[in-house]
Amino acid sequence: MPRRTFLRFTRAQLLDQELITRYLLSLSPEQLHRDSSVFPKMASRPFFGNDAPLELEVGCGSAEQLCHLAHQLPGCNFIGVDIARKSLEKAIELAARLELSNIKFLHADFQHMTPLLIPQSLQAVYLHFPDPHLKPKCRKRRIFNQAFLDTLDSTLVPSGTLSVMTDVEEFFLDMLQIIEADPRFIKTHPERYLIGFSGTVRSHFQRLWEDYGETIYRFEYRKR
Ligand SMILES: C[S@@+](CC[C@H](N)C(=O)[O-])C[C@H]1O[C@@H](n2cnc3c(N)ncnc32)[C@H](O)[C@@H]1O
Repeated sequence: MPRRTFLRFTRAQLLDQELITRYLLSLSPEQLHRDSSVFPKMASRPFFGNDAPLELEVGCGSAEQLCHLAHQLPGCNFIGVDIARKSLEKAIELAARLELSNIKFLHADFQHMTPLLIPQSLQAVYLHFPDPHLKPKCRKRRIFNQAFLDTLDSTLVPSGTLSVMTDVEEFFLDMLQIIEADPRFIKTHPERYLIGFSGTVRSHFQRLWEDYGETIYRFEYRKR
C-alpha cells in the first residue's frame, strides 16, 4: 500500500473491523431523533444476549476504569457512552486486550439517548469527571441536573447506585446540592462526601488530576 494512502487511514480504520463490530455501536443524533426504534434499548439482553445486571458509564472516555470493572466482575455487563470517537477507539483496544465479552461502547450523545432508556434496567451509573461547564451561560449543557436525576430515578433498579467524581470543587458542590435536595436518593456513605477514591483502578482523568496533586471529590448515592 503506498505510504500516502496508509496515512489517510484513521486509527479506527486501523483497528480491526471485527473489533469495532464487536464492541462499538454508533448512534447518530439525527437517526435517534428520526426513528430511535432502529437502535437496541439500553438493557442487557439486546446488547449481550443475557439478563446479567447492567452498569453504565456516561462519558466513559478511554474507559480504563469501566474495562477493569468488567474484568473484575464477569457476571455483570457494562456499557460506556461517549461522544468522542477517538477515546472510544482506545477503550476498544483495552477491552480487546483484556478479552472482555461483557462490555460495549456507544458512540452517542447521552443527552439524546432518552428514547432508548427503559425503566429499572441499570444497576449502577458512573459519571466520572464530566465536563464542568463553569461559565453561567454554559451551565445548561451540564449532564448532571434535575432531568438527569429524573432519568436515573426511572432507569435505576431499586437500590441502584450513582457514582460521581470530579476535581472541580465548585461544580461538585453544585451537583451535591441538587442530589441532597432529592428525597428519591440516599447516600451510601456516612460522610457528606468522599475525598479520593478507594477503588483499585483509577480512570484516566482521576490519574491525571491526582498526579497533578488535585483533590478528587466523590459521592455515591443509591435510589431508595
Ligand atoms: C473528562 S472526560 C472523563 C472520561 C472518563 N470518565 C474518566 O474518568 O477518565 C469527559 C468525557 O465525557 C464525554 N462527554 C461529554 N459530554 C457528553 C455527552 N453529552 N454524552 C456522552 N459523552 C459526553 C467527553 O467526550 C469526555 O470523553
